[in-house]
Amino acid sequence: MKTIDELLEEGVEGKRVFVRADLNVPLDGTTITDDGRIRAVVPTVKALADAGARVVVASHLGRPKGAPDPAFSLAPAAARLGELLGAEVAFATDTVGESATATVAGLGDGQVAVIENLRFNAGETSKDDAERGAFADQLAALADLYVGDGFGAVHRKHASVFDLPARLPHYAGHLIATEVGVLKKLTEDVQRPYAVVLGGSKVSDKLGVIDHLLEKADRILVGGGMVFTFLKAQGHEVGSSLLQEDQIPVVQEYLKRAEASGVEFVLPVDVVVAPAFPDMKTKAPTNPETVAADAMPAGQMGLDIGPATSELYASKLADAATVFWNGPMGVFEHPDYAEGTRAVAQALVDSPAFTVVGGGDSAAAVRTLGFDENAFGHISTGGGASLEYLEGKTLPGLAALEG
Ligand SMILES: Nc1ncnc2c1ncn2[C@@H]1O[C@H](COP(=O)(O)OP(=O)(O)O)[C@@H](O)[C@H]1O
Ligand SMILES: O=C(OP(=O)(O)O)[C@H](O)COP(=O)(O)O
Repeated sequence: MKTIDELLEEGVEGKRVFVRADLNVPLDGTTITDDGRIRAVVPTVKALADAGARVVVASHLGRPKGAPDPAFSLAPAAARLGELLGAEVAFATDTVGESATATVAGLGDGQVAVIENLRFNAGETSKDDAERGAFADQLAALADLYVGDGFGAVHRKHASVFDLPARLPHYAGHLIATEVGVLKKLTEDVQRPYAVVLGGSKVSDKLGVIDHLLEKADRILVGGGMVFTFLKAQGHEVGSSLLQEDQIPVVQEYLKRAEASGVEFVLPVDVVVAPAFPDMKTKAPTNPETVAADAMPAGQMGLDIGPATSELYASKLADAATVFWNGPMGVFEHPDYAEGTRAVAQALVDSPAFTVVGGGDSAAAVRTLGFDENAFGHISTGGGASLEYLEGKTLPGLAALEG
């Protein structure tokens, strides 16, 4: 893999450099609630701009449906990038249309532009190679060189991640180099006991990783939206909680394998429930209730792990030598459902283990709950990406940079 250092040595003055970043930050309306992913790409963007490149930064944000949707605009992220760089950052209101073409043409040496959310174009995420390729051709027209630095998206076979680098001379940015360096250690030389904590809401994406973790980890602790497929698989009521019904047989097989292989598989003993998902706009107080995990009332929704589970998980992390954590334990963005996530973060801080926190929301959670980033071994910008890396899978965005 050629790195940005080699590119800088070759010289980039006057060159248009496309930087595929992951600026998929959490937003409250148009307010960025955690800018970690933007800060993470600043070293790459700054190095290129300082060397006289004309930098075109691109990313996805959220999961819009292949068409423009103002709720997912990258404009707030572009503004924040400008603040962090201490320089003006131009913003194109489309991805490959008139605005993008004119904005890039208007860049001087050392200047930076952000183009609008790549997922406003259906070609970005298409499963059809030709459709993705056509969009990648349009993106390629905007630049002379490609730098991949969106670690959080390298597990996606998307046009800007996979197809575009095949069309331009390509290099890995500083963030990707750092992330891969740390995660590599977890695949090669992991200190035991090795505990993995899994949570979050991208359940279908992340259940599969357990298949691999059963071979690698000593303990697997489950929280967040992932819990309820397991509880249901054990025959318990889960009310209106997040559920991946089609994965129940798979999950049953995981539980059996864990038992046979001696991997400690730990599920919540209590959960915090409410009749409905909380109002995330007002964050108005709700009436949460803690119930035993095997006695959830019908019609209730599980929104956090309970206090007994927090204590249990803290004890399971206290003597680990390595901990990898992806996915919040509950809907931490609402104060009524943040305690489980806070407890796990605290347990990582208190543990002497080498701790890695991965994922956009997990990283945001530890910071917005007031933890010091330096209290963790590594905070990765990628959740799904780091999990798939640990699985040993070929990640399209890394393979494309190697090719
Ligand atoms: N029990 C739950 N029900 C619904 N959503 C949940 C639950 N627990 C956690 N979440 C949500 O999961 C989201 C983060 O999930 P995910 O994207 O998988 O994590 P990451 O970005 O760290 O990889 C958060 O927005 C949080 O509110
Ligand atoms: O937030 C992300 O991943 P993560 O939640 O696994 O950390 C990345 O920006 C990828 O987004 P996607 O899962 O919509 O492709």
